[in-house]
Amino acid sequence: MPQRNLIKRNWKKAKEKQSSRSIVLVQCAQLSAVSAYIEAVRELACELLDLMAEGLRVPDRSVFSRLIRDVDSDSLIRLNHYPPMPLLCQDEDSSPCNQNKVGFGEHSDPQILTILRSNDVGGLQISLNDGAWVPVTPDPATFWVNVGDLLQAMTNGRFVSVRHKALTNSSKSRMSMAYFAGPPPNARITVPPEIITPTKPALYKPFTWAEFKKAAYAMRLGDRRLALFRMEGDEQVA
Ligand SMILES: O=C(O)CCC(=O)C(=O)O
Ligand SMILES: [Fe+2]
Repeated sequence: MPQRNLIKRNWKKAKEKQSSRSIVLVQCAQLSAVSAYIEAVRELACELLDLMAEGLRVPDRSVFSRLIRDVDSDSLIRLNHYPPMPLLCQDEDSSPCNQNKVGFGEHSDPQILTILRSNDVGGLQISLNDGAWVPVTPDPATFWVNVGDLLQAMTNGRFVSVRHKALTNSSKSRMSMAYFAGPPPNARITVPPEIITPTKPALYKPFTWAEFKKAAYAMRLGDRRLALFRMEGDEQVA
């Protein structure tokens, strides 16, 4: 069977099996279309990370991207499918019923960087500092990039891991595909020395990705995991 049809068939099967939120972990390195996509988005993630290092005036501009290029990099791709869901009424008296159901609850991505694409159906929202939720305009021709928890730690809070969620649409299916760029499990997550200054002392204790993942799995989706690794006495950044 041609590979494209195989992907379509697997996708259809997965859709049939799933209900309100569908997640398929693609573990098919042998599918060249998927491999080529992963390679391309990894390259994009690396380029962005190099630019970020440069922007932070870190002389070793591959300090972050090196972790993703590593053969043991713990990166993954996830396909999300949000079938259409009727609008929700908040309570019996409220009319009209105009609340979209949550398809993927509020969270931050734990890895370094996320490269996300979706179809033309909206649903992704990001949270601003004041707690307001801002919808992201869907555009199948562009990538959306999330800073993950690890990049926040590695930049000592200069880049902030964005809290986001995805709502379902009342009449259309939303699909998204996220590439999560992660380091090898044993990689030590530390801050380049140039970023630490007397006025901006280290916010987080060093940890490995394996330690962080273990802690994350023991918590709920929306919990602020970085808080566990914060230096004693520092309350400024989660
Ligand atoms: O579907 C979306 O737009 C967001 C998905 C997401 O946040 C995730 O997979 O971590
Ligand atoms: Fe996410």
